[in-house]
Amino acid sequence: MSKFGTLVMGPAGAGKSTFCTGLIQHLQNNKRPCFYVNLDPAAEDFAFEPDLDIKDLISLEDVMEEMSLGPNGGLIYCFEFLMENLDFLTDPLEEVTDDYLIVFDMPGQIELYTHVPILPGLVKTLMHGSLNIRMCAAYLLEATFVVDRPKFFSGTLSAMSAMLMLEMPHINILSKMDLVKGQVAKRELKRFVQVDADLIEDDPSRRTTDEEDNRKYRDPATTESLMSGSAFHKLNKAVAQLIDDFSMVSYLKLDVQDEDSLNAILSYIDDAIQFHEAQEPKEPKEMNTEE
Ligand SMILES: Nc1nc2c(ncn2[C@@H]2O[C@H](COP(=O)(O)OP(=O)(O)OP(=O)(O)O)[C@@H](O)[C@H]2O)c(=O)[nH]1
Repeated sequence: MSKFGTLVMGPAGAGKSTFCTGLIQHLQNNKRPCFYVNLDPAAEDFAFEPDLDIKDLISLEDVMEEMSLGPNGGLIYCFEFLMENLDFLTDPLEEVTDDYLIVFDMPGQIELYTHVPILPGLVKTLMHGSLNIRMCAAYLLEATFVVDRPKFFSGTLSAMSAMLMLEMPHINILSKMDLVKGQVAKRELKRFVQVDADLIEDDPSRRTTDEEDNRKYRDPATTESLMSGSAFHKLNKAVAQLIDDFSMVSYLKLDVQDEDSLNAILSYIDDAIQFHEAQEPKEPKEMNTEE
């Protein structure tokens, strides 16, 4: 048997800690043991005290003060420090038995999921080192993003960026579903859950027509011509179409107050982990060298 874990990621304020709290409560209600790891060196006020807290190793506040770094530079420093002191993480995790789900609560700085190469190293340690934890990423995006369609697609690209960077089983989650109100919004949501490229095309908030855009784009005299030109709309459309064509991203809906929603997400996490386990390459057979 292997250990199991989920890495809870997403932009700042997406609801990661609230989801971790809901998930832990749900696991407790169902008598499933859980090991809660906080990897956000700036996090405070936990509903459940973490079993392991990066702040016992290093805190963002201290780093910013002592190293005169800003919040983003400070966070990178904290993770580099963690990578140099991996025993802090790996020793307690070695002790966790196979029946536990290990929940990793991650920071919200988006660069961690897009281009800073620290997380892939961390994931490698967790999944492929002696710990051999079977992992699933849970990437949260706020459901309220759906009111701004380019923002939604841009958030979706950040989810894809995490998928590309981490190369691990991955589920995407629309959080804060309780904030999506009204029948129309709920009906529309289907097109975001199974990402539909036409959302960009029939965006009601688009103020200019293509014709107006084209005129502006051809006029080199204004910055606006570049910022709102149809070239950008075409780019948005092409990116949305790419996501749609390859069915690369779909979302699960999360309402932390709703046990069924938590249960469904937990099932997906379990399935993703097991699917990954089933896909693991087998040990290569010994070659017959006699022939
Ligand atoms: N209405 C509503 N609010 C939520 C929900 N989840 C989180 N929030 C609120 O959103 C804010 C951010 O939630 P957190 O859980 O701290 O988000 P986070 O992603 O951990 O934030 P960072 O660690 O700062 O990146 C808080 O004010 C929460 O109360 C939800 O499902 N519904």
